[in-house]
Amino acid sequence: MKKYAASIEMYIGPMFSGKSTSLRNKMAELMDNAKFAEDGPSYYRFTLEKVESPKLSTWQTHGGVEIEGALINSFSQIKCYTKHLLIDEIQFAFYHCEDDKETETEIFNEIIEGKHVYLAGLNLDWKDVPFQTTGYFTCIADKVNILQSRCHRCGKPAQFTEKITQSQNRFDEKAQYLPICRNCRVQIISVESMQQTSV
Ligand SMILES: Nc1ncnc2c1ncn2[C@@H]1O[C@H](COP(=O)(O)OP(=O)(O)O)[C@@H](O)[C@H]1O
Ligand SMILES: Cc1cn([C@H]2C[C@H](O)[C@@H](COP(=O)(O)O)O2)c(=O)[nH]c1=O
Repeated sequence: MKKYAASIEMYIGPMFSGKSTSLRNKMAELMDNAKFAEDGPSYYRFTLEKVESPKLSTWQTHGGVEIEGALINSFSQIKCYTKHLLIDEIQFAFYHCEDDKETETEIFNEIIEGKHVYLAGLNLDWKDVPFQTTGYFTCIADKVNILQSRCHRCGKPAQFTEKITQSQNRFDEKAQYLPICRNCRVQIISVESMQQTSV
């Protein structure tokens, strides 16, 4: 029989929109309200880097706030004994097991059974192609928080992410990125296409 979470809340948006900060704030709130250890939160973060087992780490949000948790490659690496499970970088969830998404989804369903789950994921890649994984979890969530950042060119609300470094890879944790709004994106694309036609 299929298993279900008690609830799923999702935070989606471009880079710098506050997804990790929202999870960090949720974690602090849950810790404050926890009477027993099992009431508290467990925090995991998907990474492209290969990790054989959950790797305890501390990292920073783009605003410089520290978060502690474990880096993972697969849902099978999650050992969650608490009622609340928080997972960041959900867009990378199937990266290491592309060939067997079905099994990975079954493992996810096992892990989340009866838990309150909070997921954060990137909406689009730097070419504006949606991350299917983020889309899937958004569809099964009870609540979806759509976040925006500030465009690095004009300061208006931004829902896209621009890649600053030259690599062409879709998946790249090392490249540099900045948030960008629709207007500025359109301007850049039309300048690029004018340059291409004049060559
Ligand atoms: N252009 C920007 N727009 C919005 N926030 C920015 C920008 N540049 C830096 N920040 C900082 O990034 C923080 C959000 O970081 P973070 O939670 O890590 O975002 P995400 O997980 O969505 O990439 C903001 O609170 C702010 O301090
Ligand atoms: C746009 C884009 C981003 N990435 C990577 C870069 C970061 O490691 C994460 C996003 O982190 P954040 O918490 O949203 O700041 O994704 C990528 O691999 N490909 C892309 O196109």
